[in-house]
Order: sequence, then structure tokens, then C-alpha cells
Amino acid sequence: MSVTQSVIVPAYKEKLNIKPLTTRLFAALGNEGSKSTELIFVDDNSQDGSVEEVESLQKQGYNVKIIVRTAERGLSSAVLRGFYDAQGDYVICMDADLQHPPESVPRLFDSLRENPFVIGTRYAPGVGIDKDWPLYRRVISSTARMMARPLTVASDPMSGFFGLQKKYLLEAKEDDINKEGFKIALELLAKLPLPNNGEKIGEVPFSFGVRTEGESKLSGKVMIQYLQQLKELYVYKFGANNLILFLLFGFVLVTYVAHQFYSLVF
Ligand SMILES: Nc1nc2c(ncn2[C@@H]2O[C@H](COP(=O)(O)OP(=O)(O)O[C@H]3O[C@H](CO)[C@@H](O)[C@H](O)[C@@H]3O)[C@@H](O)[C@H]2O)c(=O)[nH]1
Ligand SMILES: [Mg+2]
Repeated sequence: MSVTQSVIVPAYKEKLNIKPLTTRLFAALGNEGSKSTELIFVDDNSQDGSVEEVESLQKQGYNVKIIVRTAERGLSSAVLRGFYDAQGDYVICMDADLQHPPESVPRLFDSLRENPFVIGTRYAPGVGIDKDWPLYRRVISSTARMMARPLTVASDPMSGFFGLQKKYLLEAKEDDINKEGFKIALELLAKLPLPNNGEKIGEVPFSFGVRTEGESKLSGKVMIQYLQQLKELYVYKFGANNLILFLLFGFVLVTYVAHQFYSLVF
């Protein structure tokens, strides 16, 4: 049976998560689903034993591979690299750290049969973002989400759990896509030539889990990259509208100061 669907996992120093992710994913896909699915880790030269871990899983019969990049770094560019390398017509991206439940992947693939783009959303009845997130992380997340509102109808464009029909990626010019930062779903939602003006998006609710192994790579630099990306997307979508940009950055500044204040006081 040929591969029709691909799961792409950007990974940096995630050795301890590779095996549980792989075994849970293929168990969730079942016998039939596993035959038509490949799993690709895109690792930025972690040198932590991730390669050996994947080789051991290959020997056990899993259709998994690892691309090790040495010249490039970053989450968004890793995801794109995986998407372009994927054999499947349907491609899904998820984090390595099990914050995205592998058991939800089949539902995302099902949705992709009907929709050009699918988002795993944390904003739906009955699910939620991690209850253990500190307040400042919640503030950052909801501020970031609010600022993306004018760019897409997706309820959770900040999600790193999403997928698309690959043909739409191939229709876009690779150079037009911003590869910096973490928010590749938003970038693709805003820039790919999706039908219905990008309004036909599948949404699959999921509960954002807790990372138990390794560390988050979210940093101040990633937040700055997000602001640069937002500015570029606003200009891309609405033209260089000074008022919008002014309001946007005023708001961001206030949030940033509030965040700093919170970290200092608490
Ligand atoms: N190859 C590669 N992978 C990376 C890099 N930086 C991070 N990753 C991988 O990208 C995934 C997400 O990184 P985390 O460090 O776990 O991010 P997070 O703070 O938990 O953020 C997540 O939640 C956001 C929602 O609030 C998501 O938007 C974001 O994509 C990510 O999923 C993990 O699998 C991590 O190994 C990098 O430079 N290179
Ligand atoms: Mg994480």
C-alpha cells in the first residue's frame, strides 16, 4: 500500500519523546492507517541520541524517518522542510513533546479529506489549554491569538497541531512563506491559495497536554519573531496601513510591559 498521509514532527532535543510518540501514533492509526502513513521527524542536529532512537524504531517495523538539518534551525522552517519532503497528499504537523495527543491524529486526517486545511483547536467546549500554564503564558497566548484575529477565521491559529492538503502548499511560491519563528499555521492560513478565501477550515478540538520530558523552546526571540511575522502578514493582507500597525504595536508594547511587571512582582 502506498503512503498517502504524512505526519511531520519538528524536534529539537526530544529523544525521550520519540518512542512514545511513534508507538502511540501508529497504535492510534491502527493496522490499515499505519500502512498508508509515514512519520517524519525534522531534527536540528540535536545529537542527543534521537537518530539512534529512530533507527531502533525502524528496525521494529515502524514507517518513521528522521531528517537531520545542520545548516538551518527553527520550528517553522523544520515543519516546511518536512511538508516538502512528505510523500503524502495529506500532511499533518504536531509537536514531539506529546502536548498534542497522537490519538487525535486520525480525526485530523479524516477532516482533511473534507477540508483543505485543518486545525487542532484548544478553543472549543470541553477542551482547554493546559491548566498548569502560568498566568503570563496564558496572557501571551490569548494576546497572540487576538492579534491574529483579522488574518484568519481559524479559532486557534497559534496551534502547532494542524494539517493541509499538500497540493495547496505546492501551489504557493516557497519564497513567499516566512520561515522564521513558531507560527507556521498562521502563516500558511494567510498565504496559501486556499479555496473559499480560506474560510473552509476543519477544526478538531483537543486538550493541550503537559510536557513531561525535555524543555519548551519558547523564548523572547520567538515572541519577537511572531510580532515581525504579524506585521508582515497585516501588510500582506491589508496593505501598509499605519493605523492598524500603530494600534497593533501599541497593544503589544503594553502587554509586554505588563508581562515584565508580572514576572518581577510574582
Ligand atoms: N527542528 C526544530 N524543532 C524545534 C525547534 N524549536 C522547537 N522545536 C520543536 O517544536 C515543538 C514545539 O516546541 P516547544 O518548545 O514544545 O513549544 P511550546 O512552547 O510548547 O509551544 C507549542 O505551543 C504553541 C501553542 O501555544 C504552539 O503554537 C507551538 O507550535 C508549540 O506547539 C517541539 O517538538 C520542539 O522540539 C527548532 O529550532 N528546530
Ligand atoms: Mg511544547
